[in-house]
Amino acid sequence: IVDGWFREISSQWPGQAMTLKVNKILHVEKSLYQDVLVFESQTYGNVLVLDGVIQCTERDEFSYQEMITHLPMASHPNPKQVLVIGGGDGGVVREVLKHDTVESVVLCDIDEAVIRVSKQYLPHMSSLLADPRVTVYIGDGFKFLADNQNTYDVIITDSSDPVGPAESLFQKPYFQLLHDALAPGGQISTQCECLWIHLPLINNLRAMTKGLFQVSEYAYTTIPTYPSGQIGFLVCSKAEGRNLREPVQTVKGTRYYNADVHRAAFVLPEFARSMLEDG
Ligand SMILES: NCCCN[C@H]1CC[C@H](N)CC1
Repeated sequence: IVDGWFREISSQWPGQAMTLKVNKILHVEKSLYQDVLVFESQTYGNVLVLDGVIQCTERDEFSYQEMITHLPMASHPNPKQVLVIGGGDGGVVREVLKHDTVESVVLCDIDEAVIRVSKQYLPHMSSLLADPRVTVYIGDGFKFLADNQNTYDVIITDSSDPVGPAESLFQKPYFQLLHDALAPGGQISTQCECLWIHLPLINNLRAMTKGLFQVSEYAYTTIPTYPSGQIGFLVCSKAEGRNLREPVQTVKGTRYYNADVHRAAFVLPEFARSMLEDG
């Protein structure tokens, strides 16, 4: 933090950096897995930073949490059992519980510090972790998936970037585990980075998941505090002929997501469409 500004400098997005004006530093900690920072910003509420990378801000987190959740959930006919890998801030769990088909949500995050810090500084995101339908499990998603095959209707991987603790969540073995942990007709979404920065990575993940799932598509949202203001999701289904772009569930109480935004999220700018859809 330099002259009151936090700068998100990273080798993942060379030559650019989001900066946020800092009112007050609220928490600094080195967890078992990563550096944890929380600060109160001047215009984006409280901000959670892991290893120097912005994870969420109170002002714009709803864009990402709603879209990563409702794209796979609203296009599934009857999602009852849901698993969230990562997502320790609780935002995705909050969104999952907006579906009254849901019987149980399990959250599996490797770092208890994220959950503890979110409960203290991000109450609007973490409060529903205490809901009776939610089970919180601290551990490695790999092991959890291997121990729970053929179980989940929807699995959401709400991860940080493929540098550090989340690196293995962007590789084929992980997607095989996701596939095998899904019940018939099950669907996944994963944090799948930014068209302006990570197009080769997105292309590789799309090609790899096309071989694993019946349907695999990239969709995206706009979000001011993520690099380049845009982030996407890989949405995949085990169901033959499932149309991921068509919501079959109505979701209430959202601020970014609606049925038209759902459909539009899969429409890509030409530089991305030609690479991802024409191969
Ligand atoms: N619920 C927390 C979202 C974490 N998602 C990512 C964090 C790091 C970013 N560069 C991209 C999204």
